[in-house]
Amino acid sequence: MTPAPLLRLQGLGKAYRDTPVFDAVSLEMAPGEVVALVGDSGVGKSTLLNCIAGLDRADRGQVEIAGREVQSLDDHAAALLRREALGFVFQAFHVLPHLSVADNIALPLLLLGWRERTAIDARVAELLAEVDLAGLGPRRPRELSGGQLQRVAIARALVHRPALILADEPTGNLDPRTAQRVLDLLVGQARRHRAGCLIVTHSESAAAQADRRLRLRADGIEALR
Ligand SMILES: Nc1ncnc2c1ncn2[C@@H]1O[C@H](COP(=O)(O)OP(=O)(O)OP(=O)(O)O)[C@@H](O)[C@H]1O
Repeated sequence: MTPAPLLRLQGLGKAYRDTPVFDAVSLEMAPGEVVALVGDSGVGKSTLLNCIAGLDRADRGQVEIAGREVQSLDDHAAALLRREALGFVFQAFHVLPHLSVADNIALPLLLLGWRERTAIDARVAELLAEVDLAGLGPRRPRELSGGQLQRVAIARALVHRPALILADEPTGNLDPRTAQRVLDLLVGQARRHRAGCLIVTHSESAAAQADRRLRLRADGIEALR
């Protein structure tokens, strides 16, 4: 038996009031696959990621994560599945300013019910080292550079070993050199942990690192290359 796709979208459609955004979006991602999603500004890339992440709701179609159809689960079960299976990296980092870097990275573990401080600290230290921020755990986010903040966001997206990372223009706010470094790290870490990674990007070099490139259009998704 072939394993279930990590992510399967079937006939997904979304409109805001009378404004159609996208329709007939179908996609399958295999475990460990890195996929770049490109498309014109305003076509709905962020909205699509938000619909997968449960931050927004599609009007039509199905979202299946790790073989489980999200809409058929009650809200609690869907939230739990997403907490376990997904990590999210946003363009604007979305770190919480009043928490230390280490506590920001620990958040997904706490949400999953981890309570043992030593285990949490050990996992956070491991991730800090992997994203090259060892020793910066006690700092506040305002004491970090943009590139460092995005690495905190990547560590937070990976700390609970999710099967799928959703990254929405993760290098959009960074200078080209830092962007490349952050991207290498994101793709490298995703591959190392065998996590699937769906990256929305306008960057050609980002798209070139992916296993597949897809373009979102108003009437569906097209394969590129
Ligand atoms: N909460 C909302 N209410 C109404 N319309 C919205 C909302 N969020 C997004 N839109 C509209 O939906 C469309 C898709 O937006 P989205 O941000 O998903 O596009 P995008 O492809 O990610 O764009 P970009 O590449 O510029 O970031 C746009 O026309 C946008 O104005």
